[in-house]
Amino acid sequence: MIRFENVGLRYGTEAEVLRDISFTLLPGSFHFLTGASGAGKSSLLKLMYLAHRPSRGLVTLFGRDMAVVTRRELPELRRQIGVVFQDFALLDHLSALDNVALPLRMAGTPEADVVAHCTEILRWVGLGNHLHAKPSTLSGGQKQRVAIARSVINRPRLLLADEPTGNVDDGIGMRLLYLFEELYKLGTTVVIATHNEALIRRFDHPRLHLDNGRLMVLPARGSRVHDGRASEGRAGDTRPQESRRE
Ligand SMILES: Nc1ncnc2c1ncn2[C@@H]1O[C@H](COP(=O)(O)OP(=O)(O)OP(=O)(O)O)[C@@H](O)[C@H]1O
Repeated sequence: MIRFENVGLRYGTEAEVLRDISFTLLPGSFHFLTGASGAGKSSLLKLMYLAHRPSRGLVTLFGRDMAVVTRRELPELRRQIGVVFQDFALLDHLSALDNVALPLRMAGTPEADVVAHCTEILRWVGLGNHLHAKPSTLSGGQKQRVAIARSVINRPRLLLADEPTGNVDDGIGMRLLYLFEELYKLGTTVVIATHNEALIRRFDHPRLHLDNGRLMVLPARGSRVHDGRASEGRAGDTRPQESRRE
């Protein structure tokens, strides 16, 4: 699904914020992405979304080498990815429902289905009373939930979410994680950047952990029980590693 080989990323002439990143995410896997503030989580997600090109190394997505993908091919690739970035990127002139409906309408879904699905998902994220509200009238946490609803509405092949529970209370945070979990069970590959240790403990998926620009892959706690050899990765461990859905 995604393969990084010795990837580095720098902004301008600054030192690399990501260094020698190598890993493979298999289709249908679920990973949390963790690391201190400024560790590079958003940058890594943007590389996966093809919003940034790496300064060096190889990124392969859906079996395609990103170095040779043209600008014209990007929209089609991105249509297969659901994203929740920290700025939400909602369209201000559209209602919550119409924002969520965008991916379905672009895919030509019949209008009656669009309205039914979008209403259902907005109710699930607790916004049943705000279907027709414009983003400017919503709180930060409500906008975030609209963005999340939009990211999952068309069951993307890959879901990337940056701090999706950052602005919501614990109860809503748990509901949102269940939404991602449902998608994962349907076969979507999921990567969630979060600082929320309670959610990480509750859902027990492997972690991609960033430390000082380098990545290590930590197995789910469950797999550590089954596999006594599965050890904490070391900071700076750059060997390609794979995580597989049980
Ligand atoms: N567009 C940019 N231009 C220059 N530097 C950037 C840019 N985006 C991020 N950085 C720098 O890259 C480093 C990693 O930032 P990034 O946002 O990826 O971290 P993060 O782990 O997502 O942090 P947080 O948890 O606070 O959101 C930081 O030092 C940041 O200042």
